[in-house]
Amino acid sequence: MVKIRKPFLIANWKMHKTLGEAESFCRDFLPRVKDGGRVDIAICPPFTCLFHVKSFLASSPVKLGAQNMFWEEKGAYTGEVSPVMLVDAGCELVIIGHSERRIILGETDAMINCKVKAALQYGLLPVLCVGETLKERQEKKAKEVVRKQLQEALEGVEKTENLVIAYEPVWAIGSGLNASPEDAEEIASFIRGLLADWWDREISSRLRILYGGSVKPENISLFMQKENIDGALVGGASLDPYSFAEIVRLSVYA
Ligand SMILES: O=C[C@H](O)COP(=O)(O)O
Repeated sequence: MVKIRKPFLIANWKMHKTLGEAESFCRDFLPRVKDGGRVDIAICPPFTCLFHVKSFLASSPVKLGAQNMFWEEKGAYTGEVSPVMLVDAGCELVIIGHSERRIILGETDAMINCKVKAALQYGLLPVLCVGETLKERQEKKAKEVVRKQLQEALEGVEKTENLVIAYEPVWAIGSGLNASPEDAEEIASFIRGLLADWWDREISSRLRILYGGSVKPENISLFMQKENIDGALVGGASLDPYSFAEIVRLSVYA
């Protein structure tokens, strides 16, 4: 199958890696992904490693991303990091609305909406995460949940191609239990349909929709073979440079 959309593989390191560990990853990983022509790759380290990792990416096709941000430019927001600071550190993208932030840190759809708007305003590519819990899936509410999350996150957002959606069923994250490629494709196709209805079919057909949840070298090809899945947001398996490089390689040839 020939897809018009370029695969996008994003490493989300979550709260892992010191400066030394990040450096060691870059030294092992970057020589393995020199050809950036056929795939987009990004690494999202913790805030403390952003600037250091950027110094290794200078001559590589790999983009730098952050895992979160606040929506204001500056001010009395102790502990927060602004979009301007992320751009200053060399970021091109930012993960927004990850389920760990929604569930553990109480992030709401309204906050996520502010973050999506701020990312777009400051020239960062938002990687908007949506996905249902196990209970919601068992109650057959997955589509309803994803629709609500998307609708509220995109409230008042002008139609744009500068957006990536990551479908991450909560029960598949870090559990070793990935969604079946068929289930992931069903939701990815549903998301594309919603965006076609809300914005337009042309833009929707160009937006990249990623799958996330226990992606590893053993299963990436199965997801990439699906029509509406354009890449992956990878947690655990992105911590190892060889494993993430293999995921990148296999995503191109699926
Ligand atoms: O952001 C990444 C996702 O939460 C997936 O994490 P995981 O690959 O460890 O399941």
